[in-house]
Parts: sequence; structure tokens; C-alpha cells
Amino acid sequence: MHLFGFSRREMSGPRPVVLSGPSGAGKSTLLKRLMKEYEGVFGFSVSHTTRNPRPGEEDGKDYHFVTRENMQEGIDKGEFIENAEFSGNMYGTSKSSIEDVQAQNLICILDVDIQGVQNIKKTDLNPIYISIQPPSMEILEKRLRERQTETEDSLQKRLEAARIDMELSKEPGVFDIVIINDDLEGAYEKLKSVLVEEIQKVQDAKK
Ligand SMILES: Nc1nc2c(ncn2[C@@H]2O[C@H](COP(=O)(O)OP(=O)(O)O)[C@@H](O)[C@H]2O)c(=O)[nH]1
Ligand SMILES: Nc1ncnc2c1ncn2[C@@H]1O[C@H](COP(=O)(O)OP(=O)(O)O)[C@@H](O)[C@H]1O
Repeated sequence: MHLFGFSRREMSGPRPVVLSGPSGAGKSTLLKRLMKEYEGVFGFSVSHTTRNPRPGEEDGKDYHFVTRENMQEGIDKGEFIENAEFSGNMYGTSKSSIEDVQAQNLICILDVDIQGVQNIKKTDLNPIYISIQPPSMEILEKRLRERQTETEDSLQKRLEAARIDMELSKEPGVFDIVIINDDLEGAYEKLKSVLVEEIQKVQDAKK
């Protein structure tokens, strides 16, 4: 097969998906469900972070848990496509985390904050941008408290970041779609409906 006429992007397989939205909006819940229902279709881009692992989180699966020094070294070497400071910790997407998924011809899912969205827009990744939003600040706070993963300090930082996220996400053109995660079933169905074409392409390619 000759490759003339194909852009680099087309050759690298299905379009990636960026999931963003406030901490506590339901991104991980939705994406874990999606990856379970469509096994062998999606691959998660495992980010690096300097925050401590939560109970049940696995190094290399949920995140690459690293020190600040280690992470900064990688950034300086140009190993990251984007990185940001969030709630007092560093987070970033390494080039290899995306390449690992794309090498398997899977839809690469990234879970990044709004700074990540803004910085990915400057790259040639060309993902589908999806924002998951809570029904209200009050419900967001309630869900974050009930999750019992945060200290009061980190909870407050997340709520502050959520206010900024909710404002910026209203700007037209930032996201391809904004999904309000009120009822979980409804939000999940909506997410699937946005991705149905890409899912189909990956499933067809396997036949
Ligand atoms: N820019 C950027 N943000 C990230 C990355 N990985 C995770 N995040 C974001 O960092 C924020 C905090 O994530 P986390 O500590 O796992 O808390 P949670 O979202 O409340 O479960 C969330 O908004 C994530 O979307 C990354 O690689 N880059
Ligand atoms: N639609 C929903 N209704 C009620 N609780 C939800 C809903 N979606 C998510 N949750 C809960 O809210 C908390 C935050 O969700 P999570 O997926 O951890 O958010 P994020 O990954 O965006 O930080 C979790 O405890 C989760 O079980």
C-alpha cells in the first residue's frame, strides 16, 4: 500500500478523545464505564502526576506517580505534549502515553483539566473535545465530599478551579460537546452517542 495522499493524522488511526471538566464532575466514572463496555476499543492515556495515589489507584494504570524533580526533568527533555499545575500538584501527558495507545490502533482517551485542553489545542493531536459538567456547584461539592478523597484544603482548591472551568467551558468553540452529568445513565448515553462513529470505525477495522 502506498502512503501518498494520506495525512500523518489519518495514518495514525482513530481520533483521540479529550474528556475535561471540573474535578468531581464524573469524568473517571464515565470513562471507566466506557472502557469496560468497549474493551479493545479505547486506551487510556496514563498521565504523570506528583500527587499521592489514592487507595485503590495503581501506578502505571491510573497515573504514573512521580516526584516533582522527576517530572520536571521529563518536561525539560521535551517528553510531554502538555503539563499543568492543578490544586498544588503537577500533571502532564507524555508523548509516549499517547503513542502507546495509538500504536494499538485504539481510541486514545485523555482526562485533562482546562489548561490541558488549551495546550492540546496548540498541538496537532486533533481530538474530539468533550466537557463533563456537574448540574451545579452545590452538587459538585456534595459529590466531591462524598467521594472522601480530598482534604479540606484540596477540596477548596478544586472548587475554585471548578468555578474557572465552568466559566471557560461556556465559551463557544472550546468544546465539541458539553455533557451535564445529572443523571449518570443519561450522561453515559450522551457520551456514547458522541463517540458512536469513532467506535464503529475501530470495530470495523478489527473485522
Ligand atoms: N493538564 C492536565 N490535567 C490532568 C492530567 N491528568 C489529570 N489531569 C486533571 O487534573 C485534575 C485533577 O485530577 P485528579 O487529581 O485525578 O482528581 P479528580 O479529577 O478529582 O479525580 C483533573 O481535572 C484532571 O482532569 C494531565 O495529564 N494534564
Ligand atoms: N451522575 C452522578 N450522580 C451521582 N454521583 C455521581 C454521578 N457521577 C459521578 N458521581 C460520583 O461523584 C464523584 C466524582 O466522580 P468522579 O468520576 O470521581 O469525577 P472526576 O473524575 O471528574 O473527578 C464520585 O464519587 C462518583 O461516584
